[in-house]
Amino acid sequence: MRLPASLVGMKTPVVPIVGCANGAFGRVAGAEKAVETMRYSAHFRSSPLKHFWDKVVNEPKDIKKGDLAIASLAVMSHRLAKICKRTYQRNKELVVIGGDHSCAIGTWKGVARAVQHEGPIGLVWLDAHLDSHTPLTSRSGNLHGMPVSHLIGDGDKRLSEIYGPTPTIRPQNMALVGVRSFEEEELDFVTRNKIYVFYQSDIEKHGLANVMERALERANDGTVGFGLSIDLDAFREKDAPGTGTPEAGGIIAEDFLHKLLELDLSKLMATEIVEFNPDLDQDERTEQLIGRLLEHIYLTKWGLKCQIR
Ligand SMILES: NC(=[NH2+])NCCC[C@H](N)C(=O)O
Repeated sequence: MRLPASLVGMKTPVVPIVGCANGAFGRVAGAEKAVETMRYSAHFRSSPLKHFWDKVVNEPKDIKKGDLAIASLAVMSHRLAKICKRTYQRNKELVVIGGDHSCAIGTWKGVARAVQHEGPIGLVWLDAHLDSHTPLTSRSGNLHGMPVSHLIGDGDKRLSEIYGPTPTIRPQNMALVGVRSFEEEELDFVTRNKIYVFYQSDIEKHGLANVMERALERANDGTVGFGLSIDLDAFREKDAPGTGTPEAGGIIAEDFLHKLLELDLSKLMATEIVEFNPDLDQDERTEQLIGRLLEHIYLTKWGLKCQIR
């Protein structure tokens, strides 16, 4: 879809949103409702950030756990990647609202493919978890715990090799931020592959601004640009209660919003926000946080901070 006629010629940029309504690859169902909730969110509709909903991808029906789930995720990821590539190429901006975090496989493949002739892309990954299992190491079998490994070209080929060159992201351009829960096999995986991890303890020691700057340095090193993949469970549970796998501690949302304003986001290509489960939200806190995150990110990127409420 092209920009609706009413938006063409407007002075401030408009960000296109792609929805990915998936939840069956996570621990609890419900993240598939995030797209619908955000689409009709009164808060987000009146946001100073101008946006339009471009396309929505749905997960295949009747997904079964285990091997069949890989085949279903491969189908969904391929569709999402294709749409993300096209939306990015047309608009030079992209926001993806998930979905459980398994949608990252498709999102970032699409963005990487859109610029594959210019060079690689980097990725800053905000998350309480390492999400670095492969189907062989995962104890839960939940694919939302495995996107990082597939993005760097490991795991099941049906997922890592969809729609374009592998790896989607080079390990040296990937930085995980806010991690505080993982299993031993995942730690092995990130160590072996030299993926940079900033734990929650690093944030507490060095400060969020310092950690985010270092994460951006890695994502920008020798790349065309970078992406931001935000799992809402990176934040404290009281700031983002509407997520399926909360962990104690976490990033203070206000602190993050504030620090965003100071970052150089000029090379940001796309933002993905995942793991919002509206059934678990309290007082629409998570819903509102999503809107505020996007406002802070894009109005900073475009130098329009004055419009932030
Ligand atoms: N995207 C997420 N919320 N991931 C949580 C993963 C939790 C756990 N490590 C698992 O593999 O099951």
